[in-house]
Amino acid sequence: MRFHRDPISVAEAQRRILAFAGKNKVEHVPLTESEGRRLAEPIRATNDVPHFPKSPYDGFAVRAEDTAGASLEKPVELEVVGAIACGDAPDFTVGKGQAARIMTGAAIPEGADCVIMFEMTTENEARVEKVVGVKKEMKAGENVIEVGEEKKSGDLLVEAGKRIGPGEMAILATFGYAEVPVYQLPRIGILATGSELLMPEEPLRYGKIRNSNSYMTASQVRQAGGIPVLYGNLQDDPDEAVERVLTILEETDMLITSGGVSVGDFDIMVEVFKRLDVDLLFNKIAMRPGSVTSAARYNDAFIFGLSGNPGACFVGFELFVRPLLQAMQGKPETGLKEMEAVLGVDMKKPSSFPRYVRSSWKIEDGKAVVYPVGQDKSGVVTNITDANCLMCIPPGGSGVAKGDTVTVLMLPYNVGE
Ligand SMILES: Nc1nc2c(c(=O)[nH]1)N[C@H]1C(S)=C(S)[C@@H](COP(=O)(O)OP(=O)(O)OC[C@H]3O[C@@H](n4cnc5c(N)ncnc54)[C@H](O)[C@@H]3O)O[C@H]1N2
Ligand code: MOO
Ligand SMILES: [Mg+2]
Repeated sequence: MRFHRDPISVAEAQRRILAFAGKNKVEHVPLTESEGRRLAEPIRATNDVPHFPKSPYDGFAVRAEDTAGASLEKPVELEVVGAIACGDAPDFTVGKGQAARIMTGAAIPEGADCVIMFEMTTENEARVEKVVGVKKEMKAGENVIEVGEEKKSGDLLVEAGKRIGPGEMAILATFGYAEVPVYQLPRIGILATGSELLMPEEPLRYGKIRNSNSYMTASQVRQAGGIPVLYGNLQDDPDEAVERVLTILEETDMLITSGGVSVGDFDIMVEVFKRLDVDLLFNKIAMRPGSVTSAARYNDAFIFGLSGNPGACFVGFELFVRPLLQAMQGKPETGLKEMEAVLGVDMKKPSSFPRYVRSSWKIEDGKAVVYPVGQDKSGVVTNITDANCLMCIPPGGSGVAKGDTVTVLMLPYNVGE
């Protein structure tokens, strides 16, 4: 007996998955190892920035009132009473008629209320020792970075769930987060089913092909913030498959298989689901490619049965596994980002299911224009390399025409490098 297969929509399939998505445990990792992880807590400023008034220039810290009437022709002379380097805590006061040498980033001394750049003093002509001529009238506060001017202590800087990149690294270091609270990375077991499969290092034999899905999926997992664990290839043998699935689920948080989910004689994943008596979430989705994509819960763990066809396997991951991995790592909005683009060619193939076509968008004459990357067949493996989006073609009618506006789901691959 076969499982009954009723197609559900992509949105409903995503909803069924996310209904079980719990956030991963939190761990603290050293700052240098936090790159690419998702923050488990919002990051707030732990101090004002800056926390002392500082100079943005190399120059002299002076009192604005002392510069009244100063000009290029008639510099006002001030007595130089000290020098402040970056990192110094000045222990003297700038009094009436006085100035202090000050460097970019150094603390403004007591008494001074502005900074005049070296270029606007006689320092520019010859290095001064005891007396400097100021060539410009200054205002109080001019060229002074005030306490808290950039951020105030307690300000929210980064929301929880954000992935740590260069900007977040700079913030974490600035505010003393030597240890960073992040979500644990989910460990994802990857298993390819199919007696035809060879390892990459094996020579080709007639009728056989090399397993590409596992390596493609591992890359998708890694880029979505998971740790892929490769479990090799499995013969189309249900007894062995059940055993392997159980072992993998003991060692990982989730299993992704590819192949064997359709209606063929050797499509063993259907049998595996039956024998394990899983809680089936879905086994048929109204979409192309990947309509046979299946998902189940087994003792609080997810099993994804992605299609064997590489194009369908790729799309199945992006639409169903990615949102789950994002939710587990606290990302508030899950799924691929959408945008509108103009279709660059006719796509006249009618389909009763919505299609998610591996495509590439680029800007032409100021507009986003999208093209399929090549043959839109789910068995094609060699054009995924060119895809930076999935073009969504609604079902029915006679497809879409060049110039029509379509929704595209942006992939995080092949962009900007
Ligand atoms: N009678 C029907 N036949 C098929 C249907 C259907 O509805 N009725 N659906 C078709 C669709 S659509 C898809 S998609 C595939 C799904 O097939 P399976 O998920 O069962 O995958 P397999 O049969 O194991 O393999 C399909 C294809 O993919 C190649 N493959 C498998 N694993 C890998 C791998 N790890 N790396 C690279 N390539 C792989 C395999 O050799 C086959 O060529 O079913 C259609 N049939
Ligand atoms: O469900 Mo399939 O991926 O269209 O060949
Ligand atoms: Mg099959």
